[in-house]
Amino acid sequence: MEQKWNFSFFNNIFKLEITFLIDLVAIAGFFTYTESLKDTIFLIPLLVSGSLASMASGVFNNIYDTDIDSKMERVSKRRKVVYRNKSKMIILLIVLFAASMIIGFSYLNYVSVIYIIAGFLSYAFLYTVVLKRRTDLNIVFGGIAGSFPALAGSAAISGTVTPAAIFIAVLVFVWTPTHFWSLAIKYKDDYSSANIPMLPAVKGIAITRKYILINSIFLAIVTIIPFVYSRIGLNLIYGIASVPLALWILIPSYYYFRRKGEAKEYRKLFSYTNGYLTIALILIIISTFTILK
Ligand code: HEM
Ligand SMILES: CC(C)=CCC/C(C)=C/CC/C(C)=C/COP(=O)(O)OP(=O)(O)O
Repeated sequence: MEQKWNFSFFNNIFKLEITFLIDLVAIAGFFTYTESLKDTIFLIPLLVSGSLASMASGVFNNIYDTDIDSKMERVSKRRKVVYRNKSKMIILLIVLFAASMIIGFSYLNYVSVIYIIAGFLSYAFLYTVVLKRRTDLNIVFGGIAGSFPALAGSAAISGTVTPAAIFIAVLVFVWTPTHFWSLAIKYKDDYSSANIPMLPAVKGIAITRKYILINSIFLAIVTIIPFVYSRIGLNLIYGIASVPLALWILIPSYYYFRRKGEAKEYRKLFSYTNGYLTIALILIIISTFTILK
C-alpha cells in the first residue's frame, strides 16, 4: 500500500508531537532568563535548532531500533519506511543535525548549543543505545533528554542557566516515569516480544501501577516547591496554581491505582501527563511575565 505523506507519517518518523512539547520546555526555560519581549527574536534560532536536533535524535532512534521495532505492533508502520529507506534516513539524520548546529552556533550562545547537543546525545546514545535494552530503569535515567531543552532555552542569549530553568529540568525529569510507564502498561506485550526491559514487561503491571503512584506523589511534591521556596524565582501566579496542578497528576494516578486500571485506562493517564506538563509550562511562562513576585 502506497505510504501517505501526511502528518501522522512525519510525526511517526520525526516524533513531531514530542518535539512540540520539547519546544515548550525550551520556551519556558527561555522566559525564566528574560522578561523582555525584544529578546524573543532569539526564540527563532532556539526553536529551529532545538527542533532539528530533536527530530535528528528521533531519526537516529528509528534507524537504530529497526531490529526491535520489527517485533512491535505500535511502530510497525514506521519501521517499514525506515528499514526500506535506511541510507536516506542516515542522510536525513546528518542534514537535520548539521542544520541544527549551523543555526545554533550562528545565532545562539554556545552554552545553549552545548545543552542541545547534550539532549541529542542523551536520547540518541544514553537512552537508545546504552539503557533502553539493558535496564528497567532505562526511561528514568534516559528521561534527562527532556531536561536539557529547559537549560538550552535559559542559556540561549547569555549562556546563563537560571534557578527556574533548573527547576523545569528537574520537573520534566521527575515527570517522565509517570508519562511513559502509564503508556508502557498498554504496550507491555509489545515490549516483551521485542525483549525490551520496560518496567511492566519485567516486573508486571501491579508493580508498575505502584511505581507510577509513588512517582506521581514525588512529582506532585516537586510541582509545589516554588510555592514554598521563592529563590526559584517563580511568583505567586505559579505558586497558587501549582496546588491544583499537583492534584491534576495525583488524583488520576491514585484513581487508576485503586481501580487497578489496565491498558486502556492507563492510556488516559498518559494523556493526563502530557496535559499536566503543557499546563505547568504555560503557567511558568505566564508567571515570568507578571509582577506578582
Ligand atoms: C525516556 C523518556 C521518554 C520516553 C521513553 C517516551 C516514550 C514515549 C512513547 C513510546 C510515546 C508514544 C509514541 C507513539 O504513540 O508511538 C510518547 C509520546 C509522547 N511523548 Fe514521550 N517519552 C519520553 C519523554 C518525553 C518527553 C521528555 C516529552 C516532552 C517533554 C515527551 C512528550 C511526548 C508527547 C507529547 C507524546 C505524544 C502524545 C500522544 O501520542 O498523544 N515524551 N512518548
Ligand atoms: C534537545 C534535544 C535534542 C532533546 C531531545 C529530547 C527528546 C527527543 C526526547 C525523546 C523522548 C523519547 C525517549 C521518546 C521515546 O523513544 P522510544 O524509543 O522509547 O520510543 P519509540 O518506541 O516510539 O521509538
